[in-house]
Amino acid sequence: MNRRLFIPHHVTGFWTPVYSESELTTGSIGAGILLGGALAFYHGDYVSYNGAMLEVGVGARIASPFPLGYGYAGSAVVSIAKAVAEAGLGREAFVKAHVEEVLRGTGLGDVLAIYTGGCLVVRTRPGAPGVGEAFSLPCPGLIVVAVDLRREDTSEMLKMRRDAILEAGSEAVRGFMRNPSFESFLEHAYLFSKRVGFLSGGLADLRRLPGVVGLYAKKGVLLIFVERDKARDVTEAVRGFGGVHLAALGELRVTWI
Ligand SMILES: Nc1ncnc2c1ncn2[C@@H]1O[C@H](COP(=O)(O)OP(=O)(O)O)[C@@H](O)[C@H]1O
Ligand SMILES: CC(C)(COP(=O)(O)O)[C@@H](O)C(=O)O
Repeated sequence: MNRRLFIPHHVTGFWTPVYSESELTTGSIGAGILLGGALAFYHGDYVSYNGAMLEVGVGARIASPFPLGYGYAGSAVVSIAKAVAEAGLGREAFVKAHVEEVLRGTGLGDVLAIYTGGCLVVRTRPGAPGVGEAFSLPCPGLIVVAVDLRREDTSEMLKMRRDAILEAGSEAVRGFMRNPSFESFLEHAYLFSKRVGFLSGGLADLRRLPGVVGLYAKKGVLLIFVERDKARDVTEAVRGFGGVHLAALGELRVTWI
């Protein structure tokens, strides 16, 4: 295969996990932003992510600006890249990827969001593509300043912060669904990150920087939404917290390029 597959990343702002007896109906409801993305090159006989070998089997080299394990849904990107090599670019591949995510304990709603495409993706019914339901809302022309705060294991995070996620997640979903808009997403994502404990050590104060429209943190990722002309200043202000990436908000979906 000579073509490369473009796969956007996804950073949930808030979510409520929903577990059931089947992987197909297990997932999460909530909302998140697509960012990106990664490129999968199909050759060789192993899967790698930014040069690190993950497993022998499908030949897929994944190159991404974002690190694996921080909360950019890197694990969903890997599962999608592998499943498309086996099943082609269609719903079946995304169903396979969702099932792998649930079985590995590395994700719940990321594959459904990436399959849906768009900018702000809202998951209203949990599960694999075709079972779960989601829709996308447009985003304003802002820049996202993304910061790699720390690596954290997804299954560990879901276990350790379980009660807070359930409580803050259902409140955020209820509040957001009363008025689903980009602004209301930013407000509920901020409150969710504070309540779950993702926004510690002065991170919340970054909201006061000039040009900042909103921010939230998820696992080990901080996303700051900034007016275009202030993006450089905000980037300089957050350098001390970790690796920094800039991305323009826009419509994204999985495509061959
Ligand atoms: N689909 C996959 N195939 C192989 N290994 C994977 C896959 N998904 C995740 N991993 C492993 O799990 C770890 C990261 O998973 P996770 O914490 O969920 O990442 P992220 O937050 O980027 O989605 C990686 O270190 C990698 O070794
Ligand atoms: C938050 C999470 C359960 C995991 O996301 P990640 O750590 O990026 O794999 C996600 O899949 C979701 O349902 O919103």
